[in-house]
Amino acid sequence: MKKIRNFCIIAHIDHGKSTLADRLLDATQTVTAREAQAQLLDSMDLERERGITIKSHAIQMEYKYKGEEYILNLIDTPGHVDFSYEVSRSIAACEGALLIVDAAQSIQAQTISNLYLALENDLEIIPVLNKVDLPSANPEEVSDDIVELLGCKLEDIIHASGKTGFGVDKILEAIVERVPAPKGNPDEPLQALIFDSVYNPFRGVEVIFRVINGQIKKGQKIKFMATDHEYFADEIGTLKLNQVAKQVISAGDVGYLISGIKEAKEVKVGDTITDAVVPTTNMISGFEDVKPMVFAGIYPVDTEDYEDLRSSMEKLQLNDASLVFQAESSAALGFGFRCGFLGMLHMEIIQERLEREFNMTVITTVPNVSYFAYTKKDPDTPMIVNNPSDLPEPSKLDRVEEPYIKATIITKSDFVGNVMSLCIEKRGVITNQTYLTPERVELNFDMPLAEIVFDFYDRLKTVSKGYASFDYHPIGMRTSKLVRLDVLLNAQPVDALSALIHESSAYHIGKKMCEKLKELIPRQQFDIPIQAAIGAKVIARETIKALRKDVTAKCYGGDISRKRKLLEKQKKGKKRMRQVGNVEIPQEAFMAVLKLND
Ligand SMILES: Nc1nc2c(ncn2[C@@H]2O[C@H](COP(=O)(O)OP(=O)(O)OP(=O)(O)O)[C@@H](O)[C@H]2O)c(=O)[nH]1
Repeated sequence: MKKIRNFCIIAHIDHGKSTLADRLLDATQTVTAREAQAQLLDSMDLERERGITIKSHAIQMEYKYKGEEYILNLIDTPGHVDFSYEVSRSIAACEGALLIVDAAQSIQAQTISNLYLALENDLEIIPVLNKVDLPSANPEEVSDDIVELLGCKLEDIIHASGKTGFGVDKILEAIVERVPAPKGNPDEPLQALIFDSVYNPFRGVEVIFRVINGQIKKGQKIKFMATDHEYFADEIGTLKLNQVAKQVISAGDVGYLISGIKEAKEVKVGDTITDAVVPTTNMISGFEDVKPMVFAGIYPVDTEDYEDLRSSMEKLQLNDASLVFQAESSAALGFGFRCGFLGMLHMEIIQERLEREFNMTVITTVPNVSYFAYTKKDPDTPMIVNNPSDLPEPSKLDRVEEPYIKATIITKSDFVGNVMSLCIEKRGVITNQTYLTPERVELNFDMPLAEIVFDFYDRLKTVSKGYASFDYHPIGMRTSKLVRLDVLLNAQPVDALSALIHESSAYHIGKKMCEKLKELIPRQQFDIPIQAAIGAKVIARETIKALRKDVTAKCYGGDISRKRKLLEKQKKGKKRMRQVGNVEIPQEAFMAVLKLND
């Protein structure tokens, strides 16, 4: 066990984690030249295309140092806030962390939030100043920032470049020298932490774990403590580039387990594996169920595709346990599903996978968060509202609570004013302001989560000219004065366009919403009034004027084939439209409320 080192890499998004991980694999010859492929750890196509790490992965390297063989288990972590729970579990499986900081960008919001997570878990931190090859790198200043943040010595910081491979040897040496060997006792009852799972359509779910105490043996009867399910360890092994089957994995080491588990949701990241016969009494602490943060309706464009959509979603859920959905029906859109996502990025990924992998064309409705509604009749029991149209009538409603977050924003001092105005406009309350250096400021706000779902990232980027980074953590539910804003098209309410809005901005948003819909809904053969209403009260109105000309009118001389072509083209253009009453609504219109500032 003395020869094992478990470490992870933590960084702000795009500071070069995956690239540096690839260099470590090269340097330890874990990957042969033939297998070498850029960003090896990002194995999903979508990950590679988007250049982000969606799922965490683990890989074992062998490294010879001062004549001794060491096993280095690298646990890669995702960088986006939507997947922060996975970061925290990966961190819990390690003794040390490489803290990567981009030499041009310096410390950013997720550098700090991930660092705090690592420190809470008592990890040894090895600071790495990455991308020193960049012409815009500013190593002296950024090193000072790191010293300030960590309280470390200047010489503790390793200068490196994932691009050129500079500094990689020093990093490997530091891992052996500075990261403590795992503790734990191989003779105690089995206690292993699940920190990841991977879905394989042929072999079922592969569970990735770290043994804290005891041993896991091939064929052993094991139990997952949180779900209370028992399995046999059909195959266990370590993770190199490919899986290497083993007979035993002992305290301190990282491995995979295959036991015929069919669905990703049976395996919970953070759960403890123990022996079914001689179980440990200690569950590894800190297990929590990941809850979806953002909800939206997903509907087939063609109502006939409903069953296909259901089976596609079920298949997606097999390998993505964080996706939740239930059937719902909308007066406007017919049958579809209300889906819960970890965040906006997760929602986009699911939508894209439905289209690419399952060839589905879907309409997604405005995303919203999950509210608690209390009725006058029963003001003590919260009713969970995941769809704005389920909110009780204003006359029956006692109060509504919405989820709040603590937001951390790091920006340059020049933009503090802009960032503050934006956050205040988004109902944020500033709780702290710290100058990290004379130029860089950390701001903390308590804000409603719903305000981040709506166009926050883009606005933040604009007001800070790109010099702001952002991270958040949920801090619970708070009472808010929220009203349901309904939209009527041609006097018919369209439930899929309803949104819960803070009372103070309802008029303003109602007006903008009508204007935006007027822009987005194509003119049709008749006038279409658009109205925004709160309860029975109409607060804004616009009209889409009727189309006067027949589309085929410009076809001179009655050339029938040309006319047919034009009608055909028109039909194709309709693909992403939904007929609601007698009005055709394009997909963009369902997202109108997100784009009010464009
Ligand atoms: N010049 C230079 N560019 C680098 C270096 N390391 C990474 N990059 C580039 O920086 C970008 C981000 O690198 P990644 O390795 O994908 O960053 P990451 O932190 O893994 O990103 P996430 O997985 O999304 O969190 C890519 O375009 C890399 O090519 C470096 O040392 N020097």
